[in-house]
Amino acid sequence: MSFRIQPTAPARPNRCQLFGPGSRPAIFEKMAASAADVINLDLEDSVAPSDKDSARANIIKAIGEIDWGTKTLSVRINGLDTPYWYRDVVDLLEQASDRLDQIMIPKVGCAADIYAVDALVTAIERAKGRTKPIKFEVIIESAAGIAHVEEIAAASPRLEAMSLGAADFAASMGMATTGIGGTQENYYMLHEGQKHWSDPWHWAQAAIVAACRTHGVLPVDGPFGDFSDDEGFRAQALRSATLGMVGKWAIHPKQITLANEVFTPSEAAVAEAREILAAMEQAKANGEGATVYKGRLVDIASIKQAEVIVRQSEMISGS
Ligand SMILES: CC(C)(COP(=O)(O)OP(=O)(O)OC[C@H]1O[C@@H](n2cnc3c(N)ncnc32)[C@H](O)[C@@H]1OP(=O)(O)O)[C@@H](O)C(=O)NCCC(=O)NCCSC(=O)C[C@H](O)C(=O)O
Ligand SMILES: [Mg+2]
Repeated sequence: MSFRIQPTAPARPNRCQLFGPGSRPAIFEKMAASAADVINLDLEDSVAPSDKDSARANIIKAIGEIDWGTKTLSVRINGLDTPYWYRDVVDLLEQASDRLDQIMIPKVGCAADIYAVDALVTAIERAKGRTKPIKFEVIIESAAGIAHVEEIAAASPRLEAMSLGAADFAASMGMATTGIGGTQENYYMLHEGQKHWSDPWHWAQAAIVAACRTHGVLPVDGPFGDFSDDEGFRAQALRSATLGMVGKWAIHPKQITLANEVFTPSEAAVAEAREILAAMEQAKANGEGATVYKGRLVDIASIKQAEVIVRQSEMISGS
């Protein structure tokens, strides 16, 4: 470990973030009753320009009136390149109840984007005497965002989570696809005449995980567009979990169970992790730093790997 200790990310469940347009208040109660850990009420791309004002009013009303239980409640504001974002922040901070936990900032391209929102939020919190500080989450979904991902992860103590937004990311990068996440038909290697599909999202996900883990932020996988493809969603989510991400968005309620399943450590995984910890306790008692578990090496690093799984499981079951 470096002299600089890696900070821990917020200890709250973030297995599934359920999105719903702010212009569709009829689904807000259903979102609140869902099994998602995080609710994202949207003011950005799922809301038409003509509906921005009414969507904002719908969301402010719903934050105060609906019972959101213990969920993390987040509102996605409009991007800083639009005329809407400042009004989103001002109205939310001046009018929404303290039940609002988080603001999601889309399309961030540099740390200064977060600085700008932080300055505005801080001023309104002080002016209005809001005692519960609003947290931030951001979406990396542009070439600039991924190029500056580490400075973005370090930009504000308000920042709790960072997602990959595959749709805007693909567009900004000029990727030749209209798919939102998952396998892309033309992204393959050829070996002895056989196609082997690779993962075009992998490098961006890995960069996000590294930036987040360096700065104590939760790394999250964004949307999977084809909500009729459960197996495709599951495969994408399993890859994300394997890379270190803690959860995934749901853009339709049927994706919630899938995300919760993948990002909740299985009983078998937790049992194995506990066995590794017990094997290493025994090794320590024998004065050894390494031992053999089920025919494979485990050592002091294995303790940290096993602890990740046990901690995640305990945090979810205690929530
Ligand atoms: C995708 C949808 C438009 C589909 O809505 P709908 O046609 O109503 O679906 P169903 O008929 O299959 O609905 C079945 C029941 O579920 C309820 N429902 C639907 N959606 C939601 C929801 N989001 N939360 C809770 N409940 C929901 C319906 O009312 C039906 O209920 P019932 O009649 O009682 O059985 C819609 O799901 C939707 O709007 N999804 C969210 C879209 C969104 O927010 N998109 C933005 C995030 S993705 C993005 O922005 C890209 C990203 O930034 C990037 O760049 O990658
Ligand atoms: Mg987007």
